[in-house]
Amino acid sequence: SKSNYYGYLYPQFYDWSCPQAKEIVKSVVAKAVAREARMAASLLRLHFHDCFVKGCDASLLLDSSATLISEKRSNTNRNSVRGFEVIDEIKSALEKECPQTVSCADILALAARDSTVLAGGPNWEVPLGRRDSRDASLSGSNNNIPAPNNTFNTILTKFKLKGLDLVDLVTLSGSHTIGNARCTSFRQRLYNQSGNSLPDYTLDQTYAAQLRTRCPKSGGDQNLFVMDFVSPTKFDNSYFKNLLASRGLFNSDQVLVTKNQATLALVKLYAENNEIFFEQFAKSMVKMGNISPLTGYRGEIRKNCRMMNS
Ligand code: HEM
Ligand SMILES: [Ca+2]
Repeated sequence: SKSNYYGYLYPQFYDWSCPQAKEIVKSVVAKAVAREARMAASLLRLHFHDCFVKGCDASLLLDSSATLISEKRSNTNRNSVRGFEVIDEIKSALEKECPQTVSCADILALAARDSTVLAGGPNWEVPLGRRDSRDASLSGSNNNIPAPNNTFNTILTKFKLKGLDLVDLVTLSGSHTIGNARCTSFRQRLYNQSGNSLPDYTLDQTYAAQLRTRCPKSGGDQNLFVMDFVSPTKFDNSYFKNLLASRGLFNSDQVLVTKNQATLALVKLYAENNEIFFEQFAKSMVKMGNISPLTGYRGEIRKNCRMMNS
C-alpha cells in the first residue's frame, strides 16, 4: 500500500511501491552537488528546518498561497535556506517513475543522507514512510528553530522540545563542518556581543579580525563565509577542532565549549575521534528524522512539493 499503515517509519517502505526511489534521489543529489559543492550543506539543512517545525512533514517546502504563509518567509529561513529547485528536480523524476508514491518529506530525509555521504560523511539507512502536511507554521519556524545568537540554554531547550538531547545537539551541530553563513548571522560577535560595543572574547581575536574584513559593522549582510575554514566542503570533525581553538563561527557553536562541561567533553571526544562522531551523527540524524512524522492516512503524498494537492 502507498499509505504508511503501520504508523512507524522503516527503510524498506518503498521497496515494493517504488524500488528505484532511493537511486533516483541519490542520482539527482549527486548531479546537484557536482554542479555546486555547497548544495550538500543546503540540502542537509532543509531536513533540519523541516523536522523542527511540526515534525518531518515537508511543511517547509510549501510556497505561500491564498490560504497559507510559507515557512520560507520566517526569520531563520528568509534569504537563507536554499536547494528547493533540487527538491523539485528529484520530485519530478520520481513522479515520472512512481506517480504520487514518494513523499516530499521522505525526499528531504534521503537527500540529507545522500548529501552527507557525498561530502565525505557517514552513511545510514533512512527510515521512510513519512507523509506530507497540508499546512505550514510560520510561527513554529520563527520560534522552534534555534537562532545563531541564542544562549546555550535556549538552544538546548529547543532541542529538548523536539525530543532531542544534549548529545544530539553537539553531534548535529557538527553539520556546520560544511556550508556557508551570511555575515548577518554572526556580526554581533564581531562588534557588540553584549550591548557594550565589545566583541565576543570567546572568539579567537585573529580569526575575528579576518572575519571583520568582509563583515563590516553595517552593510554586507549577505556576504558569505565558510563555516569550517579548514575544510569547508568536506564532512569531517574539523568543526570540533575549530571550536576548541575558539574558532566557531556562531555563538551557538562556541557555547558548546564555553557553557557546559558535558558538551565540552563531547566536543573533545569528537575532535579526537572522527569515527565516534560519524557513528553518533548517523544515530542522531535518524532520531531527528523521526520527529512526529505524519503516517497512516494522515497528510498526503504531494504531487508537487511546493503546494498541497487540491
Ligand atoms: C544547534 C543549533 C543551530 C543553529 C543556531 C544553527 C544556525 C545556522 C545558521 C545561522 C546558519 C547560516 C545561515 C545563514 O547565514 O544564511 C546555518 C547553516 C547551516 N546549518 Fe545550522 N544551526 C543549528 C543546527 C544545525 C543542525 C542540527 C543542522 C543539520 C542537522 C544544521 C545544518 C546546517 C548546514 C548544513 C548549514 C549550511 C547551509 C548552506 O550552506 O546552505 N544546523 N545554521
Ligand atoms: Ca515540518
